[in-house]
Amino acid sequence: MKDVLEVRQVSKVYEGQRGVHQLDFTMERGEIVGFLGPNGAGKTTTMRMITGYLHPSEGSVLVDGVSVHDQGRSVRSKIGYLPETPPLYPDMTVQSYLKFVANLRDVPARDVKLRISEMVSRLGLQGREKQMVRGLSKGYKQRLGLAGAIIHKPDLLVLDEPTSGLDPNQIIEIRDLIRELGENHTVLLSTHILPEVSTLCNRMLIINQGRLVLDASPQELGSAMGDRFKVSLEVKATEQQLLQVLKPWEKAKSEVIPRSPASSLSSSSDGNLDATASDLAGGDHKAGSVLDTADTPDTASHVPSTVHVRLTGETSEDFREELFYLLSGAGLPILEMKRENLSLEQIFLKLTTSEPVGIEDVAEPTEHTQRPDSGEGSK
Ligand SMILES: Nc1ncnc2c1ncn2[C@@H]1O[C@H](COP(=O)(O)OP(=O)(O)OP(=O)(O)O)[C@@H](O)[C@H]1O
Repeated sequence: MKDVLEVRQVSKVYEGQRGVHQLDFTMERGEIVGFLGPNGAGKTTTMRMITGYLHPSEGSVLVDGVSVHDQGRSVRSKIGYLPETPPLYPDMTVQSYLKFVANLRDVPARDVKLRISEMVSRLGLQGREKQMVRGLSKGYKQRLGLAGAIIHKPDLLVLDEPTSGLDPNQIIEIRDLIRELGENHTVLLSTHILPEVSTLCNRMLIINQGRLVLDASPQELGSAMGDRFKVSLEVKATEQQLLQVLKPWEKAKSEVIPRSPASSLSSSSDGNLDATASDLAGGDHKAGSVLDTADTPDTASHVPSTVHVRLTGETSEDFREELFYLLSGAGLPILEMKRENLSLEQIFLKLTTSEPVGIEDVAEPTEHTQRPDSGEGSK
């Protein structure tokens, strides 16, 4: 599929200060890409270069194969941009503002009326057409800003922190709108709200100190970070029963999670069981020291107890379904299964809390971008 956006080795240096450094990525039609980074990372600088408001110091930006900076106006008609603070005129009405933007964006005169009514209904602005912009709530101003950004039917929509400063209800409404817009547009959106990326985007870019440090889909995050797939689970079984099933399974290594000291004190009174289970478990399994007998006060009666284990996969591949069938086939009910991989928050912190990079590094080759396929180099 043809790329809607190509950002090719783009750098921006502001008077001796780094804006961004050798960014290189593409976006395919229909993608909603989240653009993340701490304050000052370079998100706005990048978005302003993509939308043609700022010239790169090096590199090029192409939209539908055409250079944003060489072909200026004609390419800008393919782009919709909602800056962090939408450029609204307080003394205009909703309708006059949309008419103004439609003219500015070269919407053919015969289409303007229809296009405005489309925008009003699509963005939920019905009944407010005659209202002054200054009287709109922040959420409605954002809707109007979005209407202005898409009134000329752009291929690419660039949204700079579209939910910033909104209350939780407005955030939900604007996210729903963005999701809908994503059905017909390619969307790049910057945000500081990490769960927003998980719920809205099918890909995320993380930028730190002007450099791209991650380019991955939510599903690829684990492998991009070299994170093996991990789950913890509670199974209704004895340690011995469980490890007999898990030991021959090659997908993951298992480790029995020791019970808390308080509960292990009570179960350690029957210490023989522990030794037996660990012996049976065999060398490959780092079995914990204590058999969980929380559900079996009378251990001598051999009523199945519960065991907590942590499984670490050989790769980042999700093995939960296979594990479910493995244990259910062995008649061992899973009482709880919890994924233990790095959260997006943890990944974000890991990638963005490195040592500062000095201005002298600006001229050096780009740092490696974490990619799930190669583990290095941006897309
Ligand atoms: N006009 C400018 N002149 C000089 N330096 C600038 C200018 N605009 C941005 N910068 C610098 O470029 C770097 C990137 O800034 P940018 O605003 O792109 O970051 P950001 O990721 O959008 O930050 P935030 O999340 O705070 O909006 C920062 O160090 C910033 O100080």
